[in-house]
Amino acid sequence: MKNPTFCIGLMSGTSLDGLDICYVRFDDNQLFEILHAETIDYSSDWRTKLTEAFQYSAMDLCQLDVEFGYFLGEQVKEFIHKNKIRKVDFVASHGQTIFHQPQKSFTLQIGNGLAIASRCQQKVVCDFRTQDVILGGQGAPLVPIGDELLFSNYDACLNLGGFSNISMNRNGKRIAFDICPINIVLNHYAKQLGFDFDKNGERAEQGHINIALVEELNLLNFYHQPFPKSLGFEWVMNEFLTIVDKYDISIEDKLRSCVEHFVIQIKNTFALYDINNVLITGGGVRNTFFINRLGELSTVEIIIPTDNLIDFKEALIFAFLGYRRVYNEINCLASVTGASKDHSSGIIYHL
Ligand SMILES: Nc1ncnc2c1ncn2[C@@H]1O[C@H](COP(=O)(O)OP(=O)(O)OP(=O)(O)O)[C@@H](O)[C@H]1O
Ligand SMILES: CC(=O)N[C@H]1[C@@H]2OC[C@@H](O2)[C@@H](O)[C@@H]1O[C@H](C)C(=O)O
Repeated sequence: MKNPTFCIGLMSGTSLDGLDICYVRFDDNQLFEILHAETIDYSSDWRTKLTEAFQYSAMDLCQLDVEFGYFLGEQVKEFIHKNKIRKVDFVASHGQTIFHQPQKSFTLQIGNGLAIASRCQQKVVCDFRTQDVILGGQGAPLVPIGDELLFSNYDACLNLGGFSNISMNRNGKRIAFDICPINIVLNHYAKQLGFDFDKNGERAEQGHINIALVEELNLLNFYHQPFPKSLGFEWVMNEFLTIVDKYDISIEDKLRSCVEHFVIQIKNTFALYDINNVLITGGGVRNTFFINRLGELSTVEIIIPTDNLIDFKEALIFAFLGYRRVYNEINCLASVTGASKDHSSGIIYHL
């Protein structure tokens, strides 16, 4: 067994609501404890920059990569100070995904590793996805190795973040894939009503289901493809929202129809894989209308963990990916991403 390892995991998800930071101790490959955790809300300035970065010039994007790295490093430094943390073996940072086109062998998470290291004076592990897409994989999802090793007592783990993704062990092998978008779409329409997100699903609840829209969404090609498969922002913009916006219905009806469509996709996935119980995490767990609707349409036992795990499971698992990278152990599973082999991914920076 390795000595206890103390690390800080950073996750900045697609919903862009904030930066999740967690300080965690790993005693070995199964045992962990989250010691401190916090979400740092993005200022509207950061949110705008990160949202618009995909249309920046190459030069502006290079600058933002470093600027965001400095920001992340500062947040780590403050977090260490505030929590009086004495021992940090390394920081593992996911960064912010700006482009993700595995079919063209590239993916980009900004938040420069050296810039982080320079501000917090710690060893940094980042860029976990590039090696996987170069090895022919989808570069996502990467969390399933954590599900396999840290949460093996559930039939499946479902994350309700910007996108929903599921992972499960099938015949001794971990498989995982994105099911459908969730909050990236719900937030988009909530914004048209003047909110950052549809709190507890209240606005969706006021809407009516447009059956034609739900059926058209259910026909999207992605849902009929086999795994491995993953979704990106570009797909949502070019394919998903284009369909929804063809319908001349209220925003509430769009929200309600999207919720129905997402719940149907998740329910179908549970049925297809004979899942009896599922651990659900991610901000979407707080959308009570969504969770209740899922409970109505599916018979699967839904397990909702403690607040720390709902909100910080991904940051915890990126810390775990860093942990395995530092010890040169496999942290990307070919059975999940479709890469040509299992591998240990992530670039390590020291200053
Ligand atoms: N009370 C609530 N009611 C409805 N939705 C909520 C509530 N609280 C959080 N959310 C949703 O959860 C989102 C944040 O979820 P999370 O932090 O899991 O996303 P993420 O990490 O950006 O996603 P990803 O896993 O795709 O990277 C918010 O943007 C919002 O849409
Ligand atoms: C390219 C990218 O950033 N993908 C994210 C995104 O957000 C959710 C889903 O799409 C998942 O595939 C992935 O993140 C999680 C944390 C993962 O890699 O497991």
